[in-house]
Amino acid sequence: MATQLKNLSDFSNTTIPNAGAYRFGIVVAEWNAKITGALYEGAYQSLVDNGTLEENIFTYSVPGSFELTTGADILLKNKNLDAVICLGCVIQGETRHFDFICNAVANGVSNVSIKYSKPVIFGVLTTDNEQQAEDRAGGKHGNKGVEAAVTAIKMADLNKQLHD
Ligand SMILES: Nc1c(NC[C@H](O)[C@H](O)[C@H](O)CO)[nH]c(=O)[nH]c1=O
Ligand SMILES: CC(=O)[C@@H](O)COP(=O)(O)O
Repeated sequence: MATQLKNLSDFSNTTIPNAGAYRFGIVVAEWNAKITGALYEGAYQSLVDNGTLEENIFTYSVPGSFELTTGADILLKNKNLDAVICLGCVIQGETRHFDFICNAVANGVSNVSIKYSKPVIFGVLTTDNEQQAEDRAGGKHGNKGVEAAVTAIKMADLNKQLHD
């Protein structure tokens, strides 16, 4: 598979805008906390490494990935933010519950982004097993949290360029 051949968080060949002017929300699901914690560390450090002031990063947790949509909505309703990053990890179980959560949060995150005309980033791992999740949360396939942070910076910058 193509995924096996690349680090999904390799941004060495892309230009990342300076994020010094931007304010970011991060909503983190508590389910699979070891994984989501690693995603969060990657996202937070990436924001800071690209110029975000630590006082401009607003972090909140929610019980599970299904609640990420509501968490992003609450943040955008109550705080002046340039983008929100949603971090979660959904691992396939024995039933179709996985499908319903993944579809709900993917669609929900998109809907909240459109509702507020603000970037809401889908930083949610949806994996068959824990190993796949570990590989994408700081393992051999990079860190989806880093990818989500870079995406948030780029989209916040795009929004600012076209808004001004
Ligand atoms: N199984 C996983 C869940 N399940 C919980 C849901 O996200 C939700 O909190 C519950 O259905 C109540 O609304 N959440 C994850 O983030 N990851 C999972 O693997
Ligand atoms: C993916 C999930 O929702 C997790 O709770 C596993 O659920 P189940 O084994 O009941 O499908």
